[in-house]
Amino acid sequence: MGAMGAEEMMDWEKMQGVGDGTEEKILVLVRLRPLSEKEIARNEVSDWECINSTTILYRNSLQERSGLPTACSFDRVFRGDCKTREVYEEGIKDIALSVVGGINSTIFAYGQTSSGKTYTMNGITEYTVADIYDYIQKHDERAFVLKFSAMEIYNEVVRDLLSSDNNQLRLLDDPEKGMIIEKLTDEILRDWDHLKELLSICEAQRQIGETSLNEKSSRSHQILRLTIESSAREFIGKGNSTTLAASVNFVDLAGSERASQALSVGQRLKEGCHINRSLLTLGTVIRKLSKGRHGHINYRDSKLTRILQPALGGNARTAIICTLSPARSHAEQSRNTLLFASCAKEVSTNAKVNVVMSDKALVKHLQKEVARLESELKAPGSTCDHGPFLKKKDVQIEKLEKEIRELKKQRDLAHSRIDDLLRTIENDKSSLKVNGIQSVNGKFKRNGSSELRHSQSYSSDDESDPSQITEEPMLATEEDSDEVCTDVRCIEVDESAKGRTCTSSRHSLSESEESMPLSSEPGNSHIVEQQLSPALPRQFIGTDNSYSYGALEQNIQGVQKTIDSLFKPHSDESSQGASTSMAASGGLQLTRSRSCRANLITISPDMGIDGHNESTPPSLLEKDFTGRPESVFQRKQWKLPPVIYGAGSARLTRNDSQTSDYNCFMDDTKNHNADDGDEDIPTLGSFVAGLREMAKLQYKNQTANQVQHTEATDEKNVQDVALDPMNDWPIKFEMLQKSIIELWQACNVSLVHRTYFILLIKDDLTDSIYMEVEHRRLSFLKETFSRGNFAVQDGRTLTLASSKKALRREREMLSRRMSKTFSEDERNKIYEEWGIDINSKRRRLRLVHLLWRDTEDMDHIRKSGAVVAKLIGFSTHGEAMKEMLGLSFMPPQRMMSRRSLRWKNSMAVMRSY
Ligand SMILES: Nc1ncnc2c1ncn2[C@@H]1O[C@H](COP(=O)(O)OP(=O)(O)OP(=O)(O)O)[C@@H](O)[C@H]1O
Repeated sequence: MGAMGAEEMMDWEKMQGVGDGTEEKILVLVRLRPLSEKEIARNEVSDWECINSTTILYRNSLQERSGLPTACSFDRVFRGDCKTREVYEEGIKDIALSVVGGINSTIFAYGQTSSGKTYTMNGITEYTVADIYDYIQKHDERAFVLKFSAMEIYNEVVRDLLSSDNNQLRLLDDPEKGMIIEKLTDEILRDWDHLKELLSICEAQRQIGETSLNEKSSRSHQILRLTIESSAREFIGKGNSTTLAASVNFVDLAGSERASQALSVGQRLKEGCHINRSLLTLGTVIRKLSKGRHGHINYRDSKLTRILQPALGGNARTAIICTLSPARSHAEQSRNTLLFASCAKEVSTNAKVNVVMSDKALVKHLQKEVARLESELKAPGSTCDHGPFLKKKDVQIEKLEKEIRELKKQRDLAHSRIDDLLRTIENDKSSLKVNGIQSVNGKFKRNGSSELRHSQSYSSDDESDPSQITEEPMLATEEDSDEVCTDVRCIEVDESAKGRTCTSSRHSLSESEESMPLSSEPGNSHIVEQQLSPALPRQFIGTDNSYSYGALEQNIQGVQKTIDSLFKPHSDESSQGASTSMAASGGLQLTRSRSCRANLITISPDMGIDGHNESTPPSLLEKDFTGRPESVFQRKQWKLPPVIYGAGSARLTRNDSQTSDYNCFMDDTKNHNADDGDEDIPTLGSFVAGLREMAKLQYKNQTANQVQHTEATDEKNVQDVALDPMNDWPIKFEMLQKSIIELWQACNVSLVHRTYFILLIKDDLTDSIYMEVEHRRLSFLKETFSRGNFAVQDGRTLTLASSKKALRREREMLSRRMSKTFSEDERNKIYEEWGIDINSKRRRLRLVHLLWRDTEDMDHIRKSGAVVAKLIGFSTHGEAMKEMLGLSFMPPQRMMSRRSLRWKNSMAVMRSY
């Protein structure tokens, strides 16, 4: 079907001016019936009055007082004494007869049982059919074909009223015709008498039952459908005729009353439920449509609405006759009917003239259409369909834009790192000299032994200045007892502390600890840290020791070039080229280069060597990194190696082969743990296990990288030999050592862990692997914290705040061990050595807060380590310890070791306590 051609437009349509696709409201009529004999017998009174042709009034004084509306207006209202003919002529006829002009139409009767629906629809159907035949008679220039079908929906089952079998009809969705009713009889009408005959069959077939209100109540929804097809006789047989085809539906709905009101029981009650389901859906559809066609309209919720969908807001002209009983006893149902009518009159439909073309006419029409399209294609600026091409381009553009965003982020990060590095170099040239390191042509060289500073300095940004502890109000007068350590949560007023009342020293300590910035103050170690940051290219942190600023700058320029090239119009190929060239240049960590990622990943014990280039700790900037193979990244949760400890840290069991190894170095740790309940003391076993695991992975990765590297170029190999790590290791070790100490402090790493590390890992070349992985791990952790992110470690979430809290708890735990670990003389000696008045309050707490504070003073670090080692009952027994613990990691090419005297001497200091 399609739009009707001008030549086919019929007189009727020209006169009515409808069917042009414009919206038209549903016509809503209200018809009152007279009081029935039964109602009169019951002395029922009529409360309804049609005060004019469009307004119906409810005249019950009681109802008026209830505030309910009493007057309603519709397209037309009919009094009880009006004839059906009048209803038909003054409203329905126009719509019903649209069918002869190729426009679908539907006439509904809606109302409660016994209100006169069937009475009205019988008359309407008869008058319409009569007029149609009359029309046909008057228009013999056209050939008409009339078809009739009838169905009922009973208990949500569709039945064919013209078929003797009782089969249920299926509703099917046809891609061309829309919804069709399968196997519905479509009888071609011979004449008017034939139709009358069929109507009587329908009446006989329809489900009729008796209710308390209607002896012959229609229990089903009945739809009679008359389809009219017409063609101009002059074109018939010439192959180019067009046909108008449309249907008119006469719908006699079942009663809209509630089942209870019809005093229904048993079968009637079941019918009522189904009837109401269809009517409920009809009401919902009408209500939704009355508010505009927004959102989903639930036509499919009932057979009735599905079949009548075109009549409800679709391609049809629609009229609804709402029938009312005037009796006071039916007032509520009558009001419900009027409510439905009020909604219905807001619903619009969109009727069109339906034209069916013959095959020949269709071919002719299509040929015309092809010619039109061809001329459009040939014409300059043609509007041919570039859809697929444009879509592909859109995808490409989106991909490139995403890449540009990513590269911009990386560029900015690289710029900021360069700026930091330059600033640091500028600010700290003098410091470098003090520490025996100077920068020569962009490379850092060690210049003799560094001088160790003994002075304890506390930056205002550092952890709490322990000196402040003496100024805190004190509660206890004795040396910090366990109680005192517990009571630090609330310290009473000290008279000397003016203006201070009860406060929490825990809070004070916490505050001061938390004031420590993550970004290090400019200093020597900062240079090291910047150089060794995992965010820098591999050559800055890798084993080749090439700390070249120029190389970094080159990389930045490479990235910039790539970005610039991306901003130019380019094809997919150029984009790929840009990515490739960037990777080839060595890449920054946050680029698509995998080499840097490989370095980082090896520090994770959770990932096999195979995964070394698949994932990187998900930093803020990288989490949307498109170049990362998503499967592995999504599959594996990034975890830090288990080298920062807490309550959840793993302990080796007696079954573990390592147990006996490390227990021999723990003097009284177990006892301490049992006595004090210090479950937070990290075990040496888990420390060793984590370190070994990381080292293994790191070594495998380094080996893999070296193999690749060796195969790359011979020339490069020569250069690598010149930069033999054995030659550069002492310099690198010192830088790493200082940086690690800084990072421990910045990341609030456990003091026990620091102590284990500093006692076990020395400047032996065989330890370089541990130094490197520890440095990378800490750099990543610091970066993670500085971005406000968290890391996952041993299944626990680690944040800056949680690490501070853990460190504070550890210090408190260590303070509680003072009395048990050291004799009074030993304690006094330590207090003196650490500059703490032996009579001062909370001296134990003050001591532990001094430990590991001064990151620049190696003597302080060693002494701190010694105190902590004693407190946790850890003592070393000679150089063979590492071998016994299985920590000796000796890559074949590094068998020859070089040792630093300073680092080795630390052992002697530690044994002094
Ligand atoms: N306008 C009217 N004038 C005279 N009698 C009427 C009128 N409307 C209905 N009646 C009579 O009222 C009775 C009930 O009418 P009808 O069967 O049409 O109601 P209904 O709404 O179809 O009921 P149901 O839903 O139970 O089928 C019938 O006897 C019918 O002849």
